[in-house]
Amino acid sequence: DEQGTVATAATTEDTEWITSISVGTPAQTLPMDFDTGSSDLWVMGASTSGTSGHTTYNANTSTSAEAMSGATWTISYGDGSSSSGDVYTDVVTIGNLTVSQQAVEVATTLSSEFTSDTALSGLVGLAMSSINTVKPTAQQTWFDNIKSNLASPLFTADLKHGEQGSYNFGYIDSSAYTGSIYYADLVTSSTYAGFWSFVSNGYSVGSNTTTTTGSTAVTGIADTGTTLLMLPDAVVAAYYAEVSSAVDSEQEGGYIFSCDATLPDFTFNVGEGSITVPGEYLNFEAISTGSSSCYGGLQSDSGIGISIFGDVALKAALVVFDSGNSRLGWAAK
Ligand SMILES: O=C(CNCCc1c[nH]c2ccccc12)Nc1scc(-c2ccccc2)c1C(=O)NCc1ccccc1
Repeated sequence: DEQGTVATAATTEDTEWITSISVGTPAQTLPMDFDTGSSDLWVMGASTSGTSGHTTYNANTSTSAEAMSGATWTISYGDGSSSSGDVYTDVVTIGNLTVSQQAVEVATTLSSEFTSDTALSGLVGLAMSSINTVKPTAQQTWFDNIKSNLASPLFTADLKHGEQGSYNFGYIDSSAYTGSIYYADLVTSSTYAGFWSFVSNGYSVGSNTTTTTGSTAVTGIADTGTTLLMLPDAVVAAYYAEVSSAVDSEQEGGYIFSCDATLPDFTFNVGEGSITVPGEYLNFEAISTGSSSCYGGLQSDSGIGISIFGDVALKAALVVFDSGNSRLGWAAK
């Protein structure tokens, strides 16, 4: 009945959280982005072009690495980034928890979003194994491989605004949240199959003074790999209606506003409760260095087809990814 915890640290502007894992024998330590919005564990390879400045994985120096002959993978994301390559199995330890034959997907091609992001060596996919991209045989995520050894078949994400957070496996740290954990069952419809998906049946904008509430039901995913909170147009418009300087900028590809604007909180319902994202989390960053216009942390999901509760929302909560009960839990902290 194992349990494990691993620290995670935010990069500048809370764009991503980096967590170290160990791969191979002897252990190679790799800074990775834990991603509950995808299901491939992939790493930059020592011989991959464009990886100068990155820590990379070298299967040739790991005595426990084995090539998975004939296996390949390829993945692309909504920002146009992509990666692809071949597959090994090797020992992967996260926290103090070890999977001995984890599929480790080694990138041989990488788009510029990744070659330019020297903070990370790859991603640890923590969504469902059903959307793993390895062919001819989809591979299990690290969590699915370790799950049966855990005290409870769940993990939690505790991302924090501009400071170190943590991922826990197999247990819920009762000191990591306040009040109750509000649960919502995973959505099983095909669009959301494979993701940590839930329905939020209402929202409100602002704190106790002026609050506008909406009954729009939002079906979205809890996605540590996506930076922003991306919701339906109607919800986003209702939010920025409360920000006098806000405009939906074609040029910037989303809502911008004056950097000195006081932003209202955004509250969304989960199960019997709700989670409030403080207004300050919804000012993502200046549109360019020194600009007095800032880009919103809440943007429209139009064109995606699903809503995404990314890091901007996740860092306001302790989030429980409860595989055993096929549900998602949210608690204030
Ligand atoms: O892929 C993930 C989680 N891994 C991201 C890893 C990653 C992608 N660049 C990275 C760069 C650095 C580190 C990790 C990543 N989530 C999902 S579910 C549906 C979509 C989607 C589908 C179609 C259209 C739009 C979104 C995405 C998506 O593309 N998010 C990223 C994004 C979403 C919007 C805008 C930008 C990025």
